[in-house]
Amino acid sequence: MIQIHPEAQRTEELRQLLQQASYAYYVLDAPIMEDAVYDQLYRELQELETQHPELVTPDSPTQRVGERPATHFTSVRHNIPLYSLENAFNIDELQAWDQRWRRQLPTTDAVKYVSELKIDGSALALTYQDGVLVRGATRGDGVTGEEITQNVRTIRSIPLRLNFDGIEPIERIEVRGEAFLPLEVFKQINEERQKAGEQLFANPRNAAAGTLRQLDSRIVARRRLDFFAYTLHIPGMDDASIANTQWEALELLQKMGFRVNPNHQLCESLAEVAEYYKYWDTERLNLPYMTDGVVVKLNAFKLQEQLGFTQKFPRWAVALKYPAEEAPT
Ligand SMILES: NC(=O)c1cnc(N)c2cc(Br)sc12
Repeated sequence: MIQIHPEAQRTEELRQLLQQASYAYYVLDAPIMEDAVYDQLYRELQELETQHPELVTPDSPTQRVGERPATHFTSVRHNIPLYSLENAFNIDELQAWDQRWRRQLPTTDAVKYVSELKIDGSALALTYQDGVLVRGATRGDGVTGEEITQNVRTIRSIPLRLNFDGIEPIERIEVRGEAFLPLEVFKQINEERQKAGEQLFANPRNAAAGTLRQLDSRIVARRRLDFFAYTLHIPGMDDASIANTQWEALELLQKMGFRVNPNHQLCESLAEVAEYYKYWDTERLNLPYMTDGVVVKLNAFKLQEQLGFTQKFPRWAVALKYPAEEAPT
């Protein structure tokens, strides 16, 4: 007779409830329960886990914030290097990019582009094993970054466990995205630093990068970083194994529980990309986070694979930048 711990059922039920509530609040921005109810259920789970430590699981909502500060960060190699993007500073340079890849790969097929807002934050590489977050790392030089898993776990919009409902479970997944500080949080942090006589962060990007490199994850947890996922890879398999296009990949990321920037757009032509770029040049100033451009990608993974990379950049994407602007004070 297998002894089922009587509280095991209740802790699992609480974990599910709290994870659903956290996902709804931080990823969908659509709360499903009152904060007071969340806090009460969280306390009940904490008490059960304190009484029965053997019932604690790594994906429990109580395990997001570590108790002990790290002494240092270890260097880790990215299984799949994080690429950086070639810049284009206006529509002419966007067209030049388009001509370049078409010279490389002449095609008469209709080509679709995905336009995504370029988030002005700090890139993160997340690794999930059997659906559980096992590593979070900074971009570093693209090949080697710093292991900051404990800090990444405090970002509430990053799932500790992926949702495979309706999806063929995938054993190992690498997800890339941008950690960022919402403008309101950036201003609050600088006000606190001003009061404490500490040096202010120059802009939200530096504030996000500086926060991610805090040794004490309790400080990171208080700073309310957020995260938009934008790429997923399956180590050892080509990306087309689980999605055929960037558009499908973004949908898959959302299904698995990630926050994906809602303003991505499928463009049937470069003219549509130019329209998107023009629209968001002004509209982005109403967003609660900093952006510094538009990332334009060829939608079809088959095209991406055929084009590959130069020494430094993917040939199938470009960062269409906006003129630099001062960070908000
Ligand atoms: N949506 C995207 O692909 C995206 C958004 N924001 C960024 N800062 C970056 C950087 C790279 Br490299 S891709 C990308």
